[in-house]
Amino acid sequence: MTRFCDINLDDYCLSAVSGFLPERPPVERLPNPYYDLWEDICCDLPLLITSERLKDKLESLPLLSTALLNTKEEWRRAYVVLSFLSQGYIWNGNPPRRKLPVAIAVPLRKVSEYLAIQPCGTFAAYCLWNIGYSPTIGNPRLNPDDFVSLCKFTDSKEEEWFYVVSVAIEAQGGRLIPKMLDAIDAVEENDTSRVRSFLEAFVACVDGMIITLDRLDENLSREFFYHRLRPYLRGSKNMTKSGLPDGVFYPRCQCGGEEGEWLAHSGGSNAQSSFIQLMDIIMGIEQDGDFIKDMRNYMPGPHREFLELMKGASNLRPYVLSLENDLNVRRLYDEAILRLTALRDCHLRVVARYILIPAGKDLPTKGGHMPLQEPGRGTGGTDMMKFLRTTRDTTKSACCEHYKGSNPVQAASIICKTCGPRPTEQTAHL
Ligand code: HEM
Ligand SMILES: N[C@@H](CC(=O)c1ccccc1NC=O)C(=O)O
Repeated sequence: MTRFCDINLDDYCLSAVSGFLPERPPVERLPNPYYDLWEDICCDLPLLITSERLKDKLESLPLLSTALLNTKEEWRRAYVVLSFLSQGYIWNGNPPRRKLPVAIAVPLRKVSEYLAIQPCGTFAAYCLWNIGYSPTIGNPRLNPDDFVSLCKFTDSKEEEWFYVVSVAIEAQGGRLIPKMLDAIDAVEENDTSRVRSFLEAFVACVDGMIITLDRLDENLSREFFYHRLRPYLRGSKNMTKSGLPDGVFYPRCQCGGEEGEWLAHSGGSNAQSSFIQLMDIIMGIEQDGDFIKDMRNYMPGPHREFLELMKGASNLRPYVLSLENDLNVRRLYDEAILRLTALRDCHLRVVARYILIPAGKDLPTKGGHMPLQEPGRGTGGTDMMKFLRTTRDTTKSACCEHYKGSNPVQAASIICKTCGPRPTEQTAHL
């Protein structure tokens, strides 16, 4: 019988220490000077964007080969750089630019094919592979301050904070992966004490994630997020009203003709975080609809394969349901489910604060961007509040017992600035 804890995580580009984040620090600059042309533009991206000179720079860029990329880390770095340049090129114009320069489109598609990921701005491009590890801080790196972001659209600490908060959440989750694998084995072996210890670790992990999510406002204002950064995170799918009715054209040759493809992609989103989807899979929560599944196509190929493997292996929920008389395990499982519900509840409030409130104010858009004409849509393209409420409610309904009217945040007794104070009667009703 396969023991899941014996899986070689490396086969899935995963680490027992950092999860879906790379264990070794990402390449901060492609070492071969041949790629200086890309790197120099990326380094100057904030200035080229504010001075509106990015277009000319990229349209006169020669087409470089990907043949001189060596390690996996170099391919990832190339992907990050080209994703930022493509997003900058498209959205640093009003209306947005509908055709990518060949010198971006061709290598971006090559590196994306190599990494089995979509050729656009993704969670991997902005977060997973766009981080620097401070050499003074060893593993585990779990706080936003333990990371820096490498590429940025603006010269602002606020943009960096937006990325590193997600990265820290991902890092905290990563450490749970070996325990998740052990829990699958523990269920096979009917070892309830190991199952309980996994569920306790899960609860503690999600508590930490909520506290970190709640730190977004330490260094990120809603005006900056909504008006300065978010326009560059947009996708090209269902964006007719924002000026991209057919998506974006990726030319295949320098002839300037019609050879190439129109491609439409969802924008970057944390829905593309493999760890968050993994939590649902391990807990046996089935999110409805195609969006979450489609987001797997925006993850790096090996991570997507790992999720598929875990989907086939997920056994915790039927096991807990079968333990009809083991109230200890059942309540602990429910506590874990309610923590995940609380995470999604806090996230809903983040979305209200960073999108709904600024969208409601009639502020002039800085930088002359075309306003998003559908303020209710996320960069991923969802009808966001409806979608996010559904994922939260589906999570909560996975509880074994019924908690009538209980507020998941209170049930989870989280100290959360957005969601209110810690209740006095912690989890007494569970
Ligand atoms: C300013 C910060 C953030 C905003 C405005 C925001 C907004 C959104 C929106 C609008 C969606 C809907 C999908 C789409 O159409 O794009 C979404 C999805 C999602 N976001 Fe965020 N998000 C933020 C930060 C985060 C962070 C730090 C996390 C990390 C836990 C996160 C986790 C998720 C998840 C997991 C989903 C998928 C839905 C689900 O699984 O429930 N978001 N986000
Ligand atoms: N879906 C979000 C954006 C978002 O969540 C996101 C976009 C790019 C990289 C990371 C993201 N998520 C959280 O850090 C929005 O609609 O603004």
